[in-house]
Amino acid sequence: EKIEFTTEQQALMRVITDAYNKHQIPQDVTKKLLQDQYSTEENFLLLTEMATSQVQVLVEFTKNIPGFLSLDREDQIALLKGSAVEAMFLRSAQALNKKMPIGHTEVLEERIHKSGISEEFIKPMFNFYKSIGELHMVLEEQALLTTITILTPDRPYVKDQPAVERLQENVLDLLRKMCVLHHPQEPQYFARLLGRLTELRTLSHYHAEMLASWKVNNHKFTPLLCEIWDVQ
Ligand SMILES: CC(C)c1onc(-c2c(Cl)cccc2Cl)c1COc1ccc(-c2ccc3[nH]c(C(=O)O)cc3c2)cc1
Repeated sequence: EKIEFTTEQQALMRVITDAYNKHQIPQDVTKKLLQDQYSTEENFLLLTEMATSQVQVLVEFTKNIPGFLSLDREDQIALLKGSAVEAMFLRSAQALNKKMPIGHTEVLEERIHKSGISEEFIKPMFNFYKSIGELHMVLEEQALLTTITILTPDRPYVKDQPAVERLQENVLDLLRKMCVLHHPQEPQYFARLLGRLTELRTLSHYHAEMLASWKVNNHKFTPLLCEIWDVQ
């Protein structure tokens, strides 16, 4: 059917997409993936640097989500802490599946495989990466899905859940329309996207165990990651 976007929805789409494009890990950080040391320790350090940079980028992106800065400040922190891992799974999935700068895809995949992550977590992680790749999301859908993940009302310690729900509902409605617009042959596409959010929650639980079981001896995380992941 004919898809109509309200002026508010067009503005919301523009703001979120522009913010998503603007806030990316800087090239001088991602190009370090191409350096030639591939020890477990070196891979772990590089991934730690990627994650730290990604969290900084995520915070800046989140501040651009319309209505986010009007939420209670403690709720803003609770939403960021609760969604950081999931948003990073989405971002790293998009990086691994898109034509990243020459060779980054292979080296990022290689470094994740050889960074001391237990085999039991590698499998679900790369199944997720594959399932995201098969969706062939357009950039707007990636930006909206990341926003929906951040605006999940039932994260731990969120006090005013209805306020978050109201923001998330606007983005869900917009994503539903975008899916019909970009994938007219697949009426179930929107439902498939939301199914990825369920898989993200599972991966997020795995991740807590991943942090504990990291085999890299005396693995150290950066202060920012320790704060957002409540480790050390
Ligand atoms: C602290 C480190 C070791 C860590 O712990 N868990 C994870 C972890 C893991 Cl493996 C998997 C999933 C989530 C987390 Cl959160 C990580 C590493 O996290 C990231 C790895 C890569 C990227 C990332 C994102 C976008 C990118 N673009 C490009 C580019 O070249 O354009 C490279 C790139 C890298 C982000 C987080």
